[in-house]
Parts: sequence; structure tokens; C-alpha cells
Amino acid sequence: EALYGPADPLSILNKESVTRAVFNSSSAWLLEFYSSWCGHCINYAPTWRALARDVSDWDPAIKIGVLDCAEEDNYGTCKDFGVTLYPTFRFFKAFTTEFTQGENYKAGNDREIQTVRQVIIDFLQTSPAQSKPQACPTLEPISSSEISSLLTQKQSHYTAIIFESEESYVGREVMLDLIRYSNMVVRRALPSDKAILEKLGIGSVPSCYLIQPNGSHGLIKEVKCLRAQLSSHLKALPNVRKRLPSDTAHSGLNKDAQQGDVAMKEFDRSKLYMADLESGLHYVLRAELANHRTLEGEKLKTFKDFVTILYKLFPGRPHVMKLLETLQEWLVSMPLDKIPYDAILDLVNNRMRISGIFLTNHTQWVGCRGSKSHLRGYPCSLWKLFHSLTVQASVKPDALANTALGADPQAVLQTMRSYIREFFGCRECAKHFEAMAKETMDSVRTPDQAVLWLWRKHNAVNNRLSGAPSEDPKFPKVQWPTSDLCSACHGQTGGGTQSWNENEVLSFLKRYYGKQEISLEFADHRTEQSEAADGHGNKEPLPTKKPEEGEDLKKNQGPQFLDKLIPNKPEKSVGSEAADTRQSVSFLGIGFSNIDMSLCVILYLTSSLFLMVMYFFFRFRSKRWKVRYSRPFV
Ligand SMILES: Cc1cc2nc3c(=O)[nH]c(=O)nc-3n(C[C@H](O)[C@H](O)[C@H](O)COP(=O)(O)OP(=O)(O)OC[C@H]3O[C@@H](n4cnc5c(N)ncnc54)[C@H](O)[C@@H]3O)c2cc1C
Repeated sequence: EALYGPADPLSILNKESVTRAVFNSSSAWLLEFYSSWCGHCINYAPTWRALARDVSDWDPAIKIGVLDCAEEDNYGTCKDFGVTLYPTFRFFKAFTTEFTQGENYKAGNDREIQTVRQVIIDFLQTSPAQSKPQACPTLEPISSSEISSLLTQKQSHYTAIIFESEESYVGREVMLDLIRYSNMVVRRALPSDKAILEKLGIGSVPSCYLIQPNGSHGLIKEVKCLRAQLSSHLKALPNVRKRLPSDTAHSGLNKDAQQGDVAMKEFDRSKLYMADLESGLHYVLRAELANHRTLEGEKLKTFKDFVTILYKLFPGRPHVMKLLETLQEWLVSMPLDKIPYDAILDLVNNRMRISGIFLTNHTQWVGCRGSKSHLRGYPCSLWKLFHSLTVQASVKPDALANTALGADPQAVLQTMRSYIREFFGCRECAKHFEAMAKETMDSVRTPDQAVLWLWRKHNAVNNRLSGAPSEDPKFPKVQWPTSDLCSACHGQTGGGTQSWNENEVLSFLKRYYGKQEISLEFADHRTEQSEAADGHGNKEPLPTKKPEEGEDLKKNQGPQFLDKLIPNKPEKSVGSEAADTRQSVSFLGIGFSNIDMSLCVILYLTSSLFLMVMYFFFRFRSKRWKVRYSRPFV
């Protein structure tokens, strides 16, 4: 099944429902922005589900939700929320009318259920009065005088007072556990007034004192003063009833929950598919990188190096290579130390298209398709992409010689290392990869060694992840290539350790990841018109977010600024598989821009006019000639 489903006690949000749910809500929200391909999100899902179940009764005060940033429809939304790493946890206050990116979860990597509960309580308690959910009880302790007056007043409901130390969360947890219950009010008190403690017979904290509706009162002795026991005890008292939920947020929003088992394509495991490489590239350019508003410093350098490597080494089809070349030339001609990513998106999504340059705009996993929608996909394609690049670099050792990267045998690996560090959404993966790189990447001396280094490290990751929840049971993590793919790669196995014939492995990798062997089956052969017709078209520029306070104005000057950023180079015509049937802008594989088309029309009209003028001129002259030389009297 999908990572989260309708049966989970949380709201599964998407680009449409997130704004509706989170803004102007009567309750606060805690959202997990995750990525269904991210192993750590997969590992953490059971905890998040358990947390949502644990605090499901707190719903009128705080709601728990999830949003999958790997869903194509949600790319723009995650970008708007400034989410670049997964999982990211954000709080949203109640009654927020303006768009906000929310507040980051404050306990770092400690996301155990108890810690999250306490962080939620701190968030609710410190929210300003105007954004306190109405249903949220007063979480502050009551004073001795209030306790004394409660003891003397007659109430129509139970009042439970939990005496506890200042740092204890039991009282506040029990208060929130009971907000949906009628006839019960829970308060907390600090053990500061010795006289009142003595009067009530409280010898130690935590202790729980109960005032009955009939005015009688006494210590609760039946259960220990621990959250679960106390909450269950109070909920079970006579006439204490659970109120119906005030809204149907979960059931309503979970309509958007999608995906279950994925129909598998028939594919050949011994082949590398172009569809996987292009889908990965699409995800990199339009989702992972697009989450970054501007590229500068190390990020910009990494992006430039990455594009250089792709342009020189990606084993792609002509129209994709043209896109990479144009992007590379554009970056080289752009001596800026800060580039808004929207400018790059505009170039890739809009400007290149009018010249017939086209990269698939949706993911189509074949060899990387998981048996469940949250398994495999993007990280699988990223591994394949970098394996292909190392192999291409070893086949064409001079490819990078005239670039800023030079003929460095580590160029692809170091660029991969920077990409993973700067952009890869799975932070834990990046940490592990960096540790491996730090250890041995420097020892790589030749392009062939780079191919083998990546192969070895990928197998080390496979070994570590074997049996993890992110492992697809239909694609177990094995030491690769298995002997059915390459029996010669496997040496004698002695003492339980696997031995490899590395020369054979190298030849196999060069063959498997070599350009000639890539299968074009399932690759996107559609044209722009057919995309639009089947609903996958994405000709709209990706959304740009409202400027934030204090943000660099330049970033948000819209199209005019982009025009200045993008040099007015004449559009180049290209032959392209995807472009050859685009009637309005392309003819016989030659791309025409709007300017080209306008020039054609102007030239056509001018030449027609010229021909007409010539025609009348000669007609007039011939008439005069006839009149002059005709001799009617002869
Ligand atoms: C740099 C990086 C680090 C990661 N770190 C983590 C992590 O710490 N924790 C986590 O949960 N997930 C991590 N992931 C994701 C994880 O490695 C897998 O990509 C993901 O679980 C999907 O697995 P998969 O079954 O598609 O196979 P993948 O491991 O993604 O492999 C994809 C394909 O590559 C081929 N292949 C397999 N092994 C090799 C090899 N040794 N050499 C060449 N080709 C091979 C096979 O055809 C395989 O189907 C990381 C991903 C990347 C790119």
C-alpha cells in the first residue's frame, strides 16, 4: 500500500487541500512534508502514524497531516513551502490568514512520539492568544486560590486537578486527551503551596485530585498518575462522553489519498531504460532543484558542474542533449553569482520548447518502478544516472578536458558528491554518502577506478539497507550484479564472503551502462499536442511564490527580470524526435520562434507587394509602348 492511506488517523494533503486545510483553520497543524522515495521517510512512517493515533483526540486543538513532495502535482507546493529536505516538519498556527511557510519543528532529529507530543504542547502553549485554537484548554497551572474556590463551588461536571512539577507534561497531555470529552475539565497545579497540599492530603507529585459534580472530592487512588492510565480512568467515569468530531477533516481530506499496488510493466532486468534516466533528469531539474529559490555559492557551482557533466556525458537522445547544451551555454554566458531558479525553469519549460527542445515532463519508471507507489523510483534513477556518467567518462576520457572540470578522473564522483550534499532531499542518505566519500573517494586515480568505486559503494549501501522498510520485496537489496546478469563477475566464494572478478565487473558495467545498450522502449515519444490532450501537458510556467518580507527584490521582478537574465540569442533550429510534428512552431524538425514566424509573414507581404508593383509598372509601360508604336493609319 501507499506510505499513508485513508485508514491512517491523519490528513493526507495535496496541492489543493493543503491551503484549504492549514490556513484559516480553527486548529493548529503539524505537517510532515515527506518524499515517498526517501528511505528515512519510509522508515519513519510507522512512528508518524503511531503519533497521529496517539494524539488523535487532540484534533480540535492540533491536526496532524502529511504531504508527499514526490507527487508531481505537489512539486510547486513543496517549493512554495520552501521544503528542500525530507522529512520536514512544520507547525501552522490556528487562524492564519496569510500564506506562511510554517514554523520548523524544534527538537531536531529527536522525533520519538513522546518528544513530538511535548513539542506540540510547547507550540500550543506559546502561541499568541489570537492564534490559540478555541478548543485548546488553558495549559497554564492554576493557583491555590483557584483550587480553593473550586473546592467550595458546586459544578455540573468533574474537575480533575493534576499536581505535578513544572517540567512534567502529564497534566497537559491529560488535558488535551480529554478535550473531546464532555462533563470533564482537567487542570494542572504546581506543588508550590504546602498548605493546600497538606489540606488535600497530597504527599508526593504527580498526584491527581478529583472533584465530583456533587461537590465531593478526594485523591484518585485507583490508578497511577501516568498519562495513559489517568486518561483512560477519567474517560471511563459515569456521564463522561466523547463529543462527536466538530468537523470531518480526516474523512474529507483523505479522499485525496491515492495509490496502492502499482501495475508492473514487463521489462527486462538486464537492460537500462532511457525512460528511467530521463524521468530522473526531469525530477532533478523540475522538482529537486526547483525547491531552491536561488542558486548561489556552493549550490550554484555544484549546479554548473552538474550541468557540464550532463551536457558532456549524459547518454541521451538528441533533443535532450540539445536542452543540456543550451542550459550549459546559458550558464556559461551568465556571469552572475546568484541565479533565481525560476529563470532556469523558465528556460527549460518555456523558452527551449518554442525551439523544439524537450525533456519529458512526467516520471515514467520502468526498471526503477517499485511494486508499491512509495518504493524505488527517483533514488534508483539517480544511482543509474551516476553509474552511466562514470561509465561515459571512462569511455570518453577527454570529454571534460576543455571544461572548467578539466580531465580530472574524479570529476563525475566529486560532482555527484556535491550534488548529494547540496541538493539530495534525503538528508540521512547524504550524510552516509558523504562519510563514504570522505573515506576513499580521493584514492580514485583513473576513470575506470571511478566506475568501480561507485559500484563498490552502491553495493555497500545495498548491504546496509538489506531488510530495511524501504526495500522493495520484489527487488531485494543484493550484491549486484547477480550471477544471472554476470556469472563471470563472481569469483570463488569462500568463508561466506563474496569475491568479485573486478575486471569482469568493469566490462559488465561498461556494457550495462553503455550508451549503445540503453533501451528506448517506454521512453517518452509524445509530442507537445498529445501531452496537452492527455492531460500531462505542462506548458504553464511553474508557479512562482509571492515575495517574502525582506527578500531580495530582484528575485521577484517576474518576467522582465528573467528577460534580462536570458540573453537574446537567436533561436537555434534543431532536429528532434519530439519536435518534428509540432505544427505551429516546428516544421520538418526545424524549430521556429514567434519572431521567425513574424519575419516570414512580413517578408511574404513585402515580396507580394513588390511583385504587384512590378506587375502594374510593366503593364503600364507596355500599354504606353503599344500606343506609341501602333500605326492605325497604315
Ligand atoms: C547516493 C545515495 C545514497 C542513499 N542512501 C540511502 C540511505 O542511507 N538510506 C536509505 O534508506 N536509502 C538510501 N538511498 C536510496 C537507496 O539506495 C535506493 O536507491 C532505494 O532504496 C531504491 O532501491 P532500489 O531497489 O530501486 O535499488 P537501488 O539501490 O536504487 O539501485 C538501482 C539499480 O541500480 C542497479 N544496481 C544495484 N546495485 C548496483 C551497484 N552496486 N552498481 C551498479 N548498479 C547497481 C540495479 O539495477 C538497481 O535496480 C540512497 C540513494 C542514493 C542515490
